[in-house]
Amino acid sequence: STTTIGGYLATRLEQIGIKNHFVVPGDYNLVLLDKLQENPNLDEVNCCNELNCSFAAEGYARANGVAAVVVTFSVGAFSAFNGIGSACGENLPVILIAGSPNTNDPHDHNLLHHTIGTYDLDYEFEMAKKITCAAVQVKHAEDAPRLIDHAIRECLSKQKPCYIEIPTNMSAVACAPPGPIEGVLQQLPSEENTLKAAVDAAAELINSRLKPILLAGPKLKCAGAQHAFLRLAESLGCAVAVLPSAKSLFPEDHPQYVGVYWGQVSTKKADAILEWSDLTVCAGCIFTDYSTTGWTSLQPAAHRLEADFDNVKFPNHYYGQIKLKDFLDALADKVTRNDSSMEEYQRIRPSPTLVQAAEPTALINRKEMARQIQQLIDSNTTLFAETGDSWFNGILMDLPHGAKFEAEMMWGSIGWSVPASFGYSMAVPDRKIITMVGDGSFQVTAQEVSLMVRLKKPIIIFLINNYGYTIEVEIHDGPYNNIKNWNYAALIEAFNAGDGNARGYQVKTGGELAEAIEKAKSNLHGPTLIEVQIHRDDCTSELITWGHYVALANARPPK
Ligand SMILES: C/C(NCc1cnc(C)nc1N)=C(/S)[C@H](O)COP(=O)(O)OP(=O)(O)O
Ligand SMILES: [Mg+2]
Repeated sequence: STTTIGGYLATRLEQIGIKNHFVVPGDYNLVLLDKLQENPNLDEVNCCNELNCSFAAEGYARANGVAAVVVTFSVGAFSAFNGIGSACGENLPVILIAGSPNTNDPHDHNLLHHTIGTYDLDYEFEMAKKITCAAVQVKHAEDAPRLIDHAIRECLSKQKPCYIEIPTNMSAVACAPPGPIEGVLQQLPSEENTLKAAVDAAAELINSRLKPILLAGPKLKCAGAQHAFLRLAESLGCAVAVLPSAKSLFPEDHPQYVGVYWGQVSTKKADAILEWSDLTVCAGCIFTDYSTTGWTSLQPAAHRLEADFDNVKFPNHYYGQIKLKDFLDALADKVTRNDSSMEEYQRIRPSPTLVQAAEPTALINRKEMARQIQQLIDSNTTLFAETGDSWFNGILMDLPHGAKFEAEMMWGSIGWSVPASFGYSMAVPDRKIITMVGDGSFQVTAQEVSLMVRLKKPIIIFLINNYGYTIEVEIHDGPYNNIKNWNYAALIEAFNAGDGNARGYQVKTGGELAEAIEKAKSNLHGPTLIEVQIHRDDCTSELITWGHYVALANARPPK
């Protein structure tokens, strides 16, 4: 039997666990969209534009492990490149599928619509190569199975986005049917001699130190190494801190959890205990200017063992071709228990700060808003924190067992959280989702709330209206940080257009906020946007401190 190239791709998407693919149609991808829809186990989800489409797929991949977005040539792909950049920086396997011009056009020397007006139609493919781990153009039917399988295999094994370009006249062309999916899923295992050498050397280093500590990084997730990390933590018995981009990858109710390590803006004195230790075992960590508060909190290499996605390094040692999960699992069986950093932490652990409820009639402020959001988080909640002071409000939240936290701390493209939380909700419909997003970010992707309306997603959106770009104000202020205010709550009615269940509230006091939250809890058939209006400078003290150091890092004179 044979299948079509579009049918082949649809089967592969289904086999790797995709149920929803995110699309914006265009004449270069319509036949392909038909082929995907013909697969009974795939359902397309329309987005308002390709920026939101790529962010929705990125969010879907955070919950589902892999996602696909289908766009049209150039005008679609160029917007989608933003979300693919995010997937690349955030280590998420998102498959970007682009419909492209008819294969005859280059030979016929035709100029085409949706292009930059050149005869060379490979520019998109060339650009995609820069932001994916594999990019293919399916120009001949006999090559289709090999190219599609290659792109998907690389995407899954490297946990990075890939690019598959399918000309409009190829989607319905016959090709060989897909072979067993195992041929696509197969991955290179850890090389066992290297793994053993790495574990022996690392165990010797850790056992030789007086007060080691563990630091969880974001790649624990794409490496599937969270459980192995927990095992290592429990066999070592030491204090465990997480990077801000790894919040919720280690349970915050765990007795060994000591907080988010973010330099001077760490939580629960995690920075003190980490500075006290004489070895930081970093697992899946990514150290950037933002995650080190302008490079002010990077441990010296002599005090760091870095176990990464597929390699381990520490002073005078490097081991490649070993998987993080295997390394942490084997190390858990070799380390000697040493809880000295936990003992010390018990001496310096700060007592929990109980925030008093504000007077219900008092003007709402950030502190009261955060206090009320904290009460909303339960074991089934995923909290999305948009780039902005929402990062800091989010990091400061305490997560009960099972609660999850999503932020885009590498890519940091404002507007991500609205489509991303929508896409995430498509993968895990039973999860409770709370999105904290600033006014500036919301203005970038607001229209995706209409898809939450269409698919009846009861996402609770806290729209923090501080009348501008407050992060930028704290880093470096100027007239450009002031934005035009919207009536955000009224916008929701526009998205309902008479047949939706979304609700929008503007709150000015703590009492009004509490009421709006109660209404949000009972709105199960659509999103609820709660616009919290606070003073322009009413931000976390952490943002002010962090902004100062990041601004210094940005201002370093050229060498
Ligand atoms: C403009 C920008 N960053 C620069 C930027 C510009 N463009 C894109 C796509 N992404 C970016 N991060 C940022 S963080 C704003 O302060 C966000 O404002 P808002 O959403 O209102 O949040 P806060 O007020 O809490 O900062
Ligand atoms: Mg703002």
